[in-house]
Amino acid sequence: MTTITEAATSKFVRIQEGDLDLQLHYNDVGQGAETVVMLHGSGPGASGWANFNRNIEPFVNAGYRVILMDCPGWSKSDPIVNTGSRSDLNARALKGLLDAIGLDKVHIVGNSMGAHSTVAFALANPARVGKLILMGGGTGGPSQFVPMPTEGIKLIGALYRDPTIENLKRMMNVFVYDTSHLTDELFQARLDNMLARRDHLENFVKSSTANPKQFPDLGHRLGEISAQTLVIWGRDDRFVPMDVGLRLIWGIPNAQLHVFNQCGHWAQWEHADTFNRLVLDFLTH
Ligand SMILES: O=C(O)/C=C/C(=O)/C=C/C=C(\O)C(=O)O
Repeated sequence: MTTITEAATSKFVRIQEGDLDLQLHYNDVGQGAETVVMLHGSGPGASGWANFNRNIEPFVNAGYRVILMDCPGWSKSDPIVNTGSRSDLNARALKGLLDAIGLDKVHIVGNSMGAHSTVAFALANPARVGKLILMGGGTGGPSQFVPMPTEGIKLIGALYRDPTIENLKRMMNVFVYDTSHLTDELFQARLDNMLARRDHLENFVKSSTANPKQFPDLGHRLGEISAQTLVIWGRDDRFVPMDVGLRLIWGIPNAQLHVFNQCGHWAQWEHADTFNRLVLDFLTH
């Protein structure tokens, strides 16, 4: 079997969706009849490939086509300053991508910002979603238990403003439960990703200054989502607290919640094998 690489699956597309006219980067992997879109989180240096590198191959081997969209303002996608809802912006970008590459209906796995954007996409395009997997996100809005912004979100802000290896380590040490898995190689790769696009870092700071609520509270609209939804959370998530997951299963009628213990904000990476089995089983049944 040939090894799947980022370079071999890397693609660009120009999208025009309303007033949104930009070039997006995505990875297109596998050839299944059903497609799973994976949407990354909002950390500096994040990308579809960086967030989901432990998940792509198992999904492709299970027979799915996997699309990893780099959101506007991340990785190799075009830069943008966003002053409105970033969840809606990403949802519009995804619609533009799906239209451009001729995909009608997809399952979506969203991580943090990617989960907020998945909910926004499902609300705007209900006929285009199969099943939804929301991980460490799904709506902005308050936690009942944890002061907000959380310590993790504050550390992301500090890293965007001052992108040093020290600030990256501070953020990543809060990001995962078991920091012994964070290697020098991983830190370096993430730092390289961040510094390769200083325009993205500066634009994120400009956007957050203009509108600190980039991810609005969609709680009042969750009841409109009819798609079967699997919500996944880390008990030890210090970025988006676990009770946000409880709000999601309270609001979305066909939702269930799986909580990993000993898990921070990166369930798909920290518990990759179980995560992959859980999601593949959910997609099949
Ligand atoms: O502010 C929020 O609600 C969302 C925060 C995130 O999306 C953070 C995500 C971080 C990553 O996934 C990353 O890889 O850095």
